[in-house]
Amino acid sequence: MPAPTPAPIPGAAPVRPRRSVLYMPAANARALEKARTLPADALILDLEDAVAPAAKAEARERAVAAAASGAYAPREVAIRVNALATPWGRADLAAAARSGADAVVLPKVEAAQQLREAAAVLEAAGAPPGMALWAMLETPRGLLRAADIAETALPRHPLACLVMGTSDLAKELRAAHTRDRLPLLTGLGLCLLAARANGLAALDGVHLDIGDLAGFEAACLQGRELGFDGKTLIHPSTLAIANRVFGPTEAELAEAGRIIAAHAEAEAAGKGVVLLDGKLVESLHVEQAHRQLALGAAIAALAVASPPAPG
Ligand SMILES: CC(C)(COP(=O)(O)OP(=O)(O)OC[C@H]1O[C@@H](n2cnc3c(N)ncnc32)[C@H](O)[C@@H]1OP(=O)(O)O)[C@@H](O)C(=O)NCCC(=O)NCCSC(=O)C[C@H](O)C(=O)O
Ligand SMILES: [Mg+2]
Repeated sequence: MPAPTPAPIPGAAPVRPRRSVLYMPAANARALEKARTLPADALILDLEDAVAPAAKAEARERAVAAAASGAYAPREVAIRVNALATPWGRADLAAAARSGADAVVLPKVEAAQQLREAAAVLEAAGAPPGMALWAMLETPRGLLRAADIAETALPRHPLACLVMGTSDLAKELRAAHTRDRLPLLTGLGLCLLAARANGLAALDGVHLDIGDLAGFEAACLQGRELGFDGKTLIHPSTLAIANRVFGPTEAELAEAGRIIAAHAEAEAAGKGVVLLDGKLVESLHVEQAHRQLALGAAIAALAVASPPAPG
């Protein structure tokens, strides 16, 4: 049976695909150009750690011009600013405010007050209401305060996403980068709990070894199984794997359709639950199935609206 068209889930926010979120140093003109046609769901133009101090001002100008160009639509565009406590943070935020970017990524967030300050700078600089904030959790203190940070109410510049900074976290923990990411699991779990408790998206950290695509795929699978919406990336060669792993498969979409249909049939017969292929289906599974279908539809819409890759 074909999967039914997803009905809007009452009260649910629209699903925004964020399977693949590609960082690029905003000082790198070639990367900014190339990103116009890369099949990432979202792009982060970085002003922070990928940009040397001497190149910060130029990178800021490039990031603003790139975001303002509209060349990346329909993909989501975010600018990662330097922290407010640095010499560049305030000017980065003021510039991002007028860039037309969808979101501003704040690195190394350790307290709700930092989000409120950033939102105030954005507002004072004339950012349009709705420009979102994404908070990076990448220090022990930030992760221990994840719940507080995630529930910060910011009416004009809402917090939309928590982003793991696993490189900084490993450094701060003095942990090793192991294939199973065991040393990072507590932090990843705290991030996810805080995000989900507050209806936020959650993005997994980057995989540094771009030559190890098998290890990258294993990390993506683990991230998806944990519950992350997608992965932050540093190289175009990883986009296809992230898109595949974090997107629903055809089989999963078909299964979602069957779950919805089986439960609807059971409800029509006055029952609240049903067995499908020997497995219990309740209303919570129907909700999950609707979300899968909505994600599948949003991914398909993004693909249709995206410019074709060259060659
Ligand atoms: C890692 C890189 C420096 C490698 O760059 P390069 O040597 O140029 O790679 P390639 O020659 O293999 O590139 C092939 C083509 O792809 C383009 N390219 C490469 N990377 C990107 C990118 N990120 N976005 C867009 N396009 C990209 C090259 O220009 C080549 O194009 P072409 O000329 O057509 O052949 C580089 O990949 C890179 O700089 N990556 C991003 C690094 C970054 O942004 N780091 C900061 C974010 S991660 C972080 O901070 C972690 C977090 O905070 C934490 O704590 O965990
Ligand atoms: Mg970092």
